Order: sequence, then structure tokens, then C-alpha cells
Amino acid sequence: MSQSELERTYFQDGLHGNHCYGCGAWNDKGLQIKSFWDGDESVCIYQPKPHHSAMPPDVMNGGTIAAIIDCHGVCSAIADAYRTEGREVGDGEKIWYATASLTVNYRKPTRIDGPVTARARLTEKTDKKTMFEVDFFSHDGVLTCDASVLSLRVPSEWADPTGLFKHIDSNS
Ligand SMILES: CCCCC/C=C\C/C=C\C/C=C\C/C=C\CCCC(=O)SCCNC(=O)CCNC(=O)[C@H](O)C(C)(C)COP(=O)(O)OP(=O)(O)OC[C@H]1O[C@@H](n2cnc3c(N)ncnc32)[C@H](O)[C@@H]1OP(=O)(O)O
Repeated sequence: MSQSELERTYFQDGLHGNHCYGCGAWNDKGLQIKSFWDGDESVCIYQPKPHHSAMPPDVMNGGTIAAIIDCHGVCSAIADAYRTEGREVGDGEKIWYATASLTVNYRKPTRIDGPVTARARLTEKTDKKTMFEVDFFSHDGVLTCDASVLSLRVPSEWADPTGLFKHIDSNS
């Protein structure tokens, strides 16, 4: 059943200290996308800003589209893992995933003058790997991109808000 806007719980609000450019609620200069469940699908609705344009000012930039799809896919993998364990996103021991692979097919130009929507569905899952297929629509309902996002579960120290490389360096 679909949630009304007021009832929605956004995955990203539970990912405390996430500074990711696309999905970090703690990155003031980032896109700060928000994702939620709509039945078995996850949805992200985002209002692009004029500076998210491609060369023509009324078309959305492909890298920004990829960032939205990437982050929506990874956050969906994280939310799915919490849901599988019967927990709200962010409750208890942290679950983190990172993007291993992102494929975006740009089928049509995406209008910038209204909210875009990414809808993702789970297509493959093992203990470590999660694949979401993502459809991306412009505000007039045109399917402008389709994509796949492969996310891999990573150790919880990857979520250290002070940085990752000190953990990697100390392991080598
Ligand atoms: C480095 C920054 C990471 C940032 C994220 C960190 C923590 C999460 C924090 C917050 C999360 C909150 C929100 C989401 C955050 C960000 C969203 C945006 C996402 C990003 O912006 S994130 C930055 C870009 N991202 C990277 O910077 C990753 C660099 N990379 C690696 O760090 C490793 O590469 C890793 C960990 C991905 C895998 O390493 P690993 O050692 O765990 O994997 P392993 O080799 O064991 O493979 C196990 C199975 O996955 C298959 N497999 C592996 N890689 C594959 C590939 N590329 N394509 C197809 N299959 C692949 C194998 O074939 C095998 O498959 P099988 O099990 O069937 O044999």
C-alpha cells in the first residue's frame, strides 16, 4: 500500500552522519535525495535545480541523473537489508553498502522543469550483493533512463563519519 507524503519514512534520515554527495542528509551542499517504500518498489522524487542542467538549460545533466540513481539504488539495498531483519533503517547495528557497479541507459532527454522520479525494484540478492533495477521518469511521465545498481555490503567501519582510509591503511 502506498504511503501518503506525511506518513513517509525516508531511508536517508536513518543513515546518521552520512556525508554522501547524493544521499547524505548531513551534506548541506549535496543533493539530499529522499527515498521511501511504495509496496515492493522504492521511490525517489527529486526536484532538479536550474544548475543541474546539461548544455541546453531545459535538459537535466546525465551525471546528476546517475548520482540520483546510484544513491537511490544503494540506499534501497540498505533499506532492504534492514527490512529483511525486521528493523527500521538506522536502528541497532549499522548496515552499510557501497556501489560496486552502476549502469545507466539514457533513452531520452530528461526535462528539468519539474520533479523527476526514480522507481527501483529488487532483482537479485545474496548475503553480500544486492541488485536493483531502476526506471527514471521526467515529470511528464516519460521513461527517460533505465539503470541497474549493484551494491555490496561493506564493514560497518566504512560508515565512520570521520573517514574510511585510516581503517583501510591500518589493515594493510
Ligand atoms: C569508498 C567509499 C565508499 C562509500 C560508501 C561507504 C559506506 C557506506 C556509507 C554510507 C552508506 C549510506 C549511503 C550510501 C552511500 C553512498 C551511496 C553512493 C554510493 C557511492 O558513491 S559508494 C562510492 C563508490 N564506490 C566505491 O568506491 C566502491 C569501491 N570498491 C570497493 O571498495 C570494492 O570493490 C567493493 C566493496 C565494492 C567490493 O569489494 P569486496 O572485496 O567486498 O568484493 P568481493 O571481491 O569479495 O566480491 C564479492 C562479490 O561481488 C562481486 N563484485 C564485486 N565487485 C563487482 C563489480 N564491480 N561488478 C560486478 N560484481 C562485482 C564479485 O564478483 C563477488 O561475487 P560472487 O560472490 O558471486 O563471487
